[in-house]
Amino acid sequence: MPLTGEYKPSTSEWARTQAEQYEASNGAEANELRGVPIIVLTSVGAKSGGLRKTALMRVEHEGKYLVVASKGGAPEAPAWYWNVVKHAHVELQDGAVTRDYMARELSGDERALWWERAVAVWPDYNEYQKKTEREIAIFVLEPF
Ligand SMILES: C[C@H](OP(=O)(O)OC[C@@H](O)[C@@H](O)[C@@H](O)Cn1c2nc(=O)[nH]c(=O)c-2cc2ccc(O)cc21)C(=O)N[C@@H](CCC(=O)N[C@@H](CCC(=O)O)C(=O)O)C(=O)O
Repeated sequence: MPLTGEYKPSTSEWARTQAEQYEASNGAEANELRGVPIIVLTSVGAKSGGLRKTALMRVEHEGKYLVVASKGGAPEAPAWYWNVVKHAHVELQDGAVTRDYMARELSGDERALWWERAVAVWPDYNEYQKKTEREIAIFVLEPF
């Protein structure tokens, strides 16, 4: 059941452009960051209720995805983090395929396992974690 609602573009020009170009090209363009594949997450705004589209690194394992609320190691979590906390039903576009997922925030051993998978794709996540006091939140997205 696809998400419904009004699309609300990001205020970040860089991120908005990448998400919109990726979506418009069915994942054929704007689909990498420094040669590493990305995906686009659609979440429901925690305050606005609008649809937010966010480009994120592609971390996938056996049909499940991981999204990492790193925001480059900024002190505060990205806004989309609060969306996913409030509305676990998200959509993820990987290339030309968009599917529904339920997001679940990870902790403990499961978090450690998935964190390693994320760092294997994008080693900078370790650098981001060193830059901030907050433990960078990660969610596993499971198809339903
Ligand atoms: C710029 C800001 O975006 P943000 O949700 O804070 O997310 C910041 C970044 O994570 C986001 O720009 C990512 O796309 C950056 N980014 C990555 N960010 C990551 O955190 N992790 C990644 O792996 C990642 C990879 C990546 C790859 C390519 C690329 O182009 C960008 C990448 C934004 O859009 N703010 C909106 C509000 C967004 C929002 O969702 N608001 C909610 C309220 C949220 C709340 O309750 O606070 C609502 O609509 O109700 C605004 O200012 O209007």
